[in-house]
Amino acid sequence: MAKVFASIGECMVELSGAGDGLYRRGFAGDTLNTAWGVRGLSPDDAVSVRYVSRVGTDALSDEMVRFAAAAGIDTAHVGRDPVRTVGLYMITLQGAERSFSYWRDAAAARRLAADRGALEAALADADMVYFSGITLAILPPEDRPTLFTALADARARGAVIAFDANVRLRLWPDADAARAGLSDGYRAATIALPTHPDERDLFGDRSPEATARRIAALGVPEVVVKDGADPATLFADGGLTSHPAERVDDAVDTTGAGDGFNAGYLAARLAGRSPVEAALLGHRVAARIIRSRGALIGLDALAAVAAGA
Ligand SMILES: O=C(O)C(=O)C[C@H](O)[C@H](O)COP(=O)(O)O
Repeated sequence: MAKVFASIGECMVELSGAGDGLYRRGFAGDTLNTAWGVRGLSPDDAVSVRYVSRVGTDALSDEMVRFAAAAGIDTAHVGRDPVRTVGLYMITLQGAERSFSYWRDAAAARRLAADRGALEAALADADMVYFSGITLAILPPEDRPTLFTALADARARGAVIAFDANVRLRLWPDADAARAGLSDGYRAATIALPTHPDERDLFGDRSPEATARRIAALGVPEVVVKDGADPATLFADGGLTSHPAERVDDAVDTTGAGDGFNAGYLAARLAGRSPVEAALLGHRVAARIIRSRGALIGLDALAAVAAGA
C-alpha cells in the first residue's frame, strides 16, 4: 500500500519577475512546494501526496486546485470557503537572493483548522504529516490547539510529524509570539527541518550545532539544520554530523530552496532511506531549484534529480 504524505498549509498565487516589468503567474507556498517536491521525487505507487488547505470558490481558487491535482497531488482535503479567496505573493530578487511581499491577510487558508472533523479526517491515515511555522502563523491563535491535537493524534498512532519553522516574522504579532508558536511546532514534531540563520536571528543560536541541540532538547529525535550554501547539520541517533551542500555557480533565484531540501529529505525518509542519505537528496533538490525562477521546478526535473541525473 502506498504511504500517505499529508502537507498542511497555504498555497498562494506567485508572481515572479520575467523581465521588463512583466511577471509570471504561478502557484506556490512553502507546504505546497514541499508536497510538490515529494510528489515529483516519489513513485506514484509508493507514496500518495495529499494537500490539506482551504481556498475560495472563485475561478482562481479552482485553477489552483486543478494545478495541484494535475501534478498528482490529492486535493480532496482542500476545503472551500464561500467568502474568502487565495492570497498572493511577489518575489523580489537582489542577485539570486529572494525576498517576498505578501497580500494574504484575508486568505481562506487562515481557516484551514476551523473544522476539527475535517482536519482529523485529512490526517486519519497519514504516515507522515508535514506543516510549517507559516501554517501556524496564519492560523487564528484559537485554532492552533485544533491543529496540535490532530497532530498529536496522528503521532500517537505512529505517524512521523515533520516541521520547518520557516520563520517569517512579519506573519507573527512580535518576536515573543513567534518564539512561543515555533517552539510549540517543534515540540509537536519527530523530524525538524530548521534554517540556521533564521533560528539564530530569532533564538540567538551561535552555530548550526546550537540550533540542532536546542531543538533536540525540545524532544525532537531527528533534526536537520539547513544553512544555505554551507553544510547541513544533522542530529540523528543521538549524534551530530555535517553534510556539505552542492556547489552551485549559476543560481538565479533561491526561492523554494529550503522547501525543496525538505522534499528531498522527506521523500528519502518515506522511502526508508537513512537520515544521511536523505540530507544528500535534500541538497541535490535544493541545488536544482535555485537554478530556475520561482519556487517550483517541473515534475520531470524532479524525477531526473531522483534518478541521480
Ligand atoms: O513565504 C511564504 O509564505 C511562501 O510560502 C512563499 C514561498 O513559496 C516559500 O516561502 C519559499 O520558501 P523558501 O524555501 O524558504 O524559499
